[in-house]
Amino acid sequence: MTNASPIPVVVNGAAGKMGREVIKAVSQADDMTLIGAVDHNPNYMGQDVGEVAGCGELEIPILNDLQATLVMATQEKVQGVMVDFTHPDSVYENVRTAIAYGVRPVVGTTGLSSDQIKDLGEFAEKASTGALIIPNFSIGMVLLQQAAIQASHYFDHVEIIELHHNQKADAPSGTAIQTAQQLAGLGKTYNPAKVEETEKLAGARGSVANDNIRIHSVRLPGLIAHQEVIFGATGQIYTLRHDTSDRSCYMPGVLLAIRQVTQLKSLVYGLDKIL
Ligand SMILES: NC(=O)C1=CN([C@@H]2O[C@H](COP(=O)(O)OP(=O)(O)OC[C@H]3O[C@@H](n4cnc5c(N)ncnc54)[C@H](OP(=O)(O)O)[C@@H]3O)[C@@H](O)[C@H]2O)C=CC1
Ligand SMILES: O=C(O)C1=N[C@H](C(=O)O)C[C@H](O)C1
Repeated sequence: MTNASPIPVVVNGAAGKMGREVIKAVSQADDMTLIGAVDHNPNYMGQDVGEVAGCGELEIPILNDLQATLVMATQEKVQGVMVDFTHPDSVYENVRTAIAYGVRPVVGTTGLSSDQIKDLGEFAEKASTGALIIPNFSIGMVLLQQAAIQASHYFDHVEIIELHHNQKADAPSGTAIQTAQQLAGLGKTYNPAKVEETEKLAGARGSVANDNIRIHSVRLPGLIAHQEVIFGATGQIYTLRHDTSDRSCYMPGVLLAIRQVTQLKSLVYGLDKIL
């Protein structure tokens, strides 16, 4: 039993699919206190966030004012955390704003470019503020990626297929980009061409990420989040696959990140770095 003050948490994107899960998880965590919920969807403005998330009244209205909510966080005894599950178009500004207010960001929103991540890292460093950018909060994906890194030492041919629901704004997924980055840097170019290829339809062979790793993106209703990493060599195929069937699978990772970011003084990228 600890006497430490609970971590004040603001959830941005609180009315969304992930935001609702975070509201439930944070409101049930003994060492955290939900102090604010932000979302720009006008349908939920002013509604109690617990009612919207389906976990009962929490007496916290959903507001469309991130800065005012961050100001509330600065008035708490201990430094607050902002969890962001919003949209690729707004996440960069949200994170900069949180850091400017001294509130530590835990970022699940994907779609940040490498330059944006670098810039946020420098901003967090200057402010001596911890920040976490986590493209995938599920332990299963970390394990898949570790197995893929292991396999990359032995296979020269690999392609990634990511499959998501059709409300996803960004492609390829943040997880697929991260996975390609993890497999790169071994000093080899994957998938050396065996023939001269012609794409009869643009995009047929997917997008090309680090070290010539191809990523293919599927978007369909009925899917949640899935990824395959397929290694090939003469006479064999090695397939790694992760399937998400419920967004609650991300919550142990989100809660861990909220706890860990309070111990950081700079930006860290990836769940694997804090396990
Ligand atoms: N890291 C991880 O493990 C995971 C990451 N994600 C990522 O999280 C992000 C959100 O996903 P998901 O919850 O499915 O998306 P949703 O669209 O369901 O939820 C996003 C919510 O944020 C709101 N929103 C959008 N922009 C802003 C803004 N600038 N300020 C405040 N609220 C805003 C949206 O409102 P409106 O609908 O009106 O636009 C919506 O209510 C995506 O980038 C997704 O890829 C998802 C799952 C796991
Ligand atoms: O949009 C989603 O749903 C997901 N987004 C993340 C990504 O882009 O990798 C994580 C997970 O795949 C679910």
